[in-house]
Amino acid sequence: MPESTDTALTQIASRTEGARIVLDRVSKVYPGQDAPAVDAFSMVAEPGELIMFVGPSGCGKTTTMKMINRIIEPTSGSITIDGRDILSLDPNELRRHIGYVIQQIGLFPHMTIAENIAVVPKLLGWSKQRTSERIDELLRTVQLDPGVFAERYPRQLSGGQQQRVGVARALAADPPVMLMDEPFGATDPITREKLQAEFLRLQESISKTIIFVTHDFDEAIRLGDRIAVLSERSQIEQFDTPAAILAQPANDYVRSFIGQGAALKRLALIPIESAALGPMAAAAAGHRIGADESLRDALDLLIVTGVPAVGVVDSTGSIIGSLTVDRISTALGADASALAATRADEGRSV
Ligand SMILES: Nc1ncnc2c1ncn2[C@@H]1O[C@H](COP(=O)(O)OP(=O)(O)OP(=O)(O)O)[C@@H](O)[C@H]1O
Repeated sequence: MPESTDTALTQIASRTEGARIVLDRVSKVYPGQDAPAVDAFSMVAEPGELIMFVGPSGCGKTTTMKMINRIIEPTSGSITIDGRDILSLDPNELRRHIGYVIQQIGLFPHMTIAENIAVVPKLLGWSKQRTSERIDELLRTVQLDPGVFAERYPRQLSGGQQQRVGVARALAADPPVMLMDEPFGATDPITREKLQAEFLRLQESISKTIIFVTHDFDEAIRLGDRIAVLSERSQIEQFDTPAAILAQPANDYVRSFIGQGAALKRLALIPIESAALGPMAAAAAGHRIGADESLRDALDLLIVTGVPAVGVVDSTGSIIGSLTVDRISTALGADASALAATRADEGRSV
């Protein structure tokens, strides 16, 4: 028996930590087109996962993502969020429970920042006090001082600040699912890195299920729990963790996406503390790096300083060992073997 929109939405909305999204053979044929833009796309996103869709322009990333909040209606297939069939719900209502961040930001120019963030809470009938407390909390979460920014208009903010407001607005009603369409694409490289780092920290505390579209593979590696590498008509060429894709690309298509420097990219994903450190005495005086930084950072430091070994320090600043290029190389090899062993185990258990 079909469930009422209200009941299903209440259940989806009551779960503010990530929900499970299942797409099953979802296709989209645009009117007047013979070939589908998305052809039988199937995927499961687990609660709290940050999934990156990466692929070339026109491969269908955005179409696939927009079918989840029904900005685009699927031609066939099924989509569920925590088991609820979203295609049977009222699309406008559904969208209020799914955060959405786009590259063009889409802030309303004649509304203040506070009013922009309040759009969905207002539609949901929140009280003035609850809404205003939420605005303050969210602005602080995205590192904007409410006293300074709440009453400003979008044009009085930099691009990076506007993008932060875009994220705050999408989080306003604490939705379990967020869709992000190249959200940092229009910002300069330095602002972009900063926004990515902030966003990762934020996701650690909010644990939403996020579908994030990008054509930047490095962004996918940096942010994603898992990456779906897509080709024409949203065909999945590989769907796996960044480390697994870098270590074992499924085919030449995926390899071409990774581009040059797969080993360097992998180093950026491995924390120094997972390497076997050398003796403390070997560390050159004055050259120190934190154990929670990546092997890539350690390699950079070795190359820039030209010293044979850098000292590794713990969170209290005490030296706990040293790191050389050889040790970094060994750690990279060990990481690949561990990954291969895990995959073999998974293969056996399937
Ligand atoms: N409204 C539409 N009508 C007809 N065809 C469309 C429409 N929107 C998109 N398409 C086509 O569907 C295909 C997939 O488009 P989509 O925007 O999903 O790709 P994308 O991977 O997100 O690309 P980009 O990275 O350039 O945004 C493209 O070939 C595009 O031309």
